[in-house]
Amino acid sequence: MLPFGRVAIIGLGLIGSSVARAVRATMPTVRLTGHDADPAVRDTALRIDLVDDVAETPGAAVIDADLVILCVPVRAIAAVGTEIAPDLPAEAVISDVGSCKAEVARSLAAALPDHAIVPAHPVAGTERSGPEAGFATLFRHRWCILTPVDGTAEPAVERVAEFWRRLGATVERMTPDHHDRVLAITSHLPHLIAYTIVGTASDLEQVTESEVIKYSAGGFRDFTRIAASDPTMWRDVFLTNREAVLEMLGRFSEDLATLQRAIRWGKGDELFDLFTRTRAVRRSIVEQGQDDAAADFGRTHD
Ligand SMILES: NC(=O)C1=CN([C@@H]2O[C@H](COP(=O)(O)OP(=O)(O)OC[C@H]3O[C@@H](n4cnc5c(N)ncnc54)[C@H](O)[C@@H]3O)[C@@H](O)[C@H]2O)C=CC1
Ligand SMILES: O=C(O)C(=O)Cc1ccc(O)cc1
Repeated sequence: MLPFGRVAIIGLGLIGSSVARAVRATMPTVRLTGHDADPAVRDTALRIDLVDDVAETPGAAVIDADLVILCVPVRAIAAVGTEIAPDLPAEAVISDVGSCKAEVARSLAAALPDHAIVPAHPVAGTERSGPEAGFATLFRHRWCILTPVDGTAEPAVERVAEFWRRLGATVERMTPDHHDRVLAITSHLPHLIAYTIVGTASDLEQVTESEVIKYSAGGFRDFTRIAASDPTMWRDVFLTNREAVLEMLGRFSEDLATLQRAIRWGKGDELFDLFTRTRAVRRSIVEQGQDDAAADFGRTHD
């Protein structure tokens, strides 16, 4: 049996539109409604036939939903919760896809105290945004982390888990705080580093007159992809997951200073030992089939 029959998606960008496409592909009988605050996005959603109904207001989108998924930037999630509250059916389950969870879960629970809330984070995405950037296989062979708080009705959690499994994801559960510390180091800090290095190189460009672009090698190009990620989304992630990001940034800065000293004092052994350890990390990821190439292969070839 399908976990949900009437799904409302608020926010029809990369992730919202990917959820819509994946639902259409894997659960075609589900009735899909959608809403986006941006009228141009609503027009695009209509033109590309993303959902069965594009609603003019968030309330109209959720009025007979049994699952509502909030796919908006994290600092907009609680406000949307407040907006939909008067129109939400009592038995509807509320979820989201935000990249950080503790603050979002707290504010969403405050906005909707009488509803089952099952926060989720599909750890899958790209640097692109908007309704036309989404694709149905985005979540296949990817993790989706659920962070329900103690006391959430277990059947609601299990239905959301089954929903994501049907979209192809592997579901894990974590506490919101643990999620935010893990993602701070594995996702948020790497984005911050990419934004920094591309910003520094772009400042240097005035000095070197475009040699930065001309000779950009593979490593720098990879950073530019990440640094092209949506500014609104990432501003919200850093301001919301502030504590965990600052903690990881502190550790990172210390380790960077250690490397700086090793280079200054010619400590080749220290550099060699670190680079050997990090190479082993990469090799173990590849062996577990979790590198992007392997996951992309899985998404396009099975
Ligand atoms: N981009 C990525 O790779 C991933 C993003 N996420 C999370 O997914 C969420 C959405 O991100 P994307 O889809 O990438 O962004 P996006 O920029 O592609 O789409 C967000 C959409 O939300 C709409 N929106 C903003 N405020 C709204 C409001 N108050 N009411 C209704 N619509 C509103 C925007 O108009 C936009 O169309 C974010 O919380 C992000 O942290 C999670 C996993 C991966
Ligand atoms: O594009 C990339 O490399 C990503 O890292 C995508 C991504 C961005 C944010 C998330 O919360 C999860 C995945």
